[in-house]
Amino acid sequence: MIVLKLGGSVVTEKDRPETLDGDALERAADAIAAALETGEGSGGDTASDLVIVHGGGSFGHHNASEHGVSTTDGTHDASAVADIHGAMKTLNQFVLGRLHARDVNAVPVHPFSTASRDEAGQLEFPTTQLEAMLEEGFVPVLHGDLIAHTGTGATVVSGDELVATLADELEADRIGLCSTVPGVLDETDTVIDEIAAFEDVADVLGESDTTDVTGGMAAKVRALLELEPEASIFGLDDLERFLAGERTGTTIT
Ligand SMILES: Nc1ncnc2c1ncn2[C@@H]1O[C@H](COP(=O)(O)OP(=O)(O)OP(=O)(O)O)[C@@H](O)[C@H]1O
Ligand SMILES: C=C(C)CCOP(=O)(O)O
Repeated sequence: MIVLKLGGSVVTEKDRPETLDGDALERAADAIAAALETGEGSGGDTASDLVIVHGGGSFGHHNASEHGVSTTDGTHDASAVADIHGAMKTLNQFVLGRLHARDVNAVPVHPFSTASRDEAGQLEFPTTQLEAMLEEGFVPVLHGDLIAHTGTGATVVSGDELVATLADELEADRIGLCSTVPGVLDETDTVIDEIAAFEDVADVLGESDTTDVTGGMAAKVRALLELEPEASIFGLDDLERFLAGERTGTTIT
């Protein structure tokens, strides 16, 4: 079981509102289709071993930022929900389209309809539907989204947070975050091979260079350090290698 996040910064032009990076998305879809065909990285198993989550990039963050919505600041305005959630569904359609063109058995899963946060902000994500989809040979494709948040209206859930929760719930063997950088970079822009504690890298971790309401690289590392299995952060050039079971980019242990 692999949980893979396609970063919004990879599949979109993150600094240009609602603009896809078509070439990057095609490359990512090629790598995924190739891995599923050969069963590489999953011990020869089939497509039922992969859950994909994609981020927002230029499709969710700009809308959320315009409406003043983040992971903690919510909205009770249904039109704001429709705008932000709608942008994410549009991107989801693009991702699904590229996967279907390569015969990947991908199906949409919209977190707004299934997940929620309690008053303390804790994410609740029932996974029986995902387990059934995997069992039936589908590749669920989720995305960062808005979700109902008790006492706060609706707040943003990042793809990274979904990956962490799903990896835990579904007992993933491998977790990969494919981003626009080849890994977590140190002060000389060299990829850090392994991270075991947040304090070791806190000084070099920043937010995203572009509009991002969910915390950029620092939030990613924090979320992945909580997990039992190792997780990798790597760039698009390494996606095929990651799916083939190789160690790539930065490993969070
Ligand atoms: N030490 C670091 N190493 C690498 N990237 C860093 C570092 N500090 C900050 N960043 C920023 O983090 C960004 C990656 O996080 P970001 O949240 O934008 O990626 P993503 O998950 O691919 O996109 P999205 O959140 O839209 O899904 C990089 O593009 C870079 O600007
Ligand atoms: C901004 C929204 C709605 C989702 C963001 O998801 P992320 O790009 O994974 O942080």
